[in-house]
Amino acid sequence: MFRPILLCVLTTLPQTGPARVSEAAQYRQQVRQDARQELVDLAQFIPGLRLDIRYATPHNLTGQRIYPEAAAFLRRPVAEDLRRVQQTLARQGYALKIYDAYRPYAATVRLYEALPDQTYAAPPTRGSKHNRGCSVDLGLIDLKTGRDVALPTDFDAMTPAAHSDYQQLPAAALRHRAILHQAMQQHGFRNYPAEWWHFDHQGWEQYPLLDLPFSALR
Ligand SMILES: C[C@@H](N)C(=O)N[C@H](C)C(=O)O
Ligand SMILES: [Zn+2]
Repeated sequence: MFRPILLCVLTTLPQTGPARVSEAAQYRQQVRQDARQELVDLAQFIPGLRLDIRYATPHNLTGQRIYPEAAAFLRRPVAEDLRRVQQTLARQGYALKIYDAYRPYAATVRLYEALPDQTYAAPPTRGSKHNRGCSVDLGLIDLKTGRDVALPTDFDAMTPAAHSDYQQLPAAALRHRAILHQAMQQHGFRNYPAEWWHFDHQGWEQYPLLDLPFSALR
């Protein structure tokens, strides 16, 4: 008998943490006003892209499945630049493999609970550039073999070898890291120095944090 009142109270409680878009209708309104805000489905937008979305599996730092489905979205200008990266890499015999892209804010909260270290996981007080649809985690595939190439570490290996200036690595890992970083930098992305696989797109400040599931973006 008290449930409707309780529901009313819960839905009118103010959000804690940073301001973020958590209503699909608000996101759609923002896209109508500014087409750059659209989160684009990378699997459809970038030919030859491989997805290995680790937070949709237990193979990530939490050991748990965080996402209910494997999907990769980025804001439209970010996706356009990533498509250019894919074209640049194809001329060198490589393709991109995506580990993570847009990440709902709720997932950032879970990751920080599992790894409360600001070097490796954005704190919920600030939110992640992944929550803005402006960061992407990725590696490389060899187009001839269709297999992963040697890179410094696995995704989300939070060790010194993950740092982008780490040098005690096999020559092939150093070479592939340099190829990836050069192509990303050429098209407007900046690497995060503690994680060789993480890149932020220039202009990320122009996009709000979001807390919408992938299913709300289609
Ligand atoms: C948790 C890790 N994959 C990651 O994305 N780290 C950066 C710093 C982030 O949380 O934005
Ligand atoms: Zn990342």
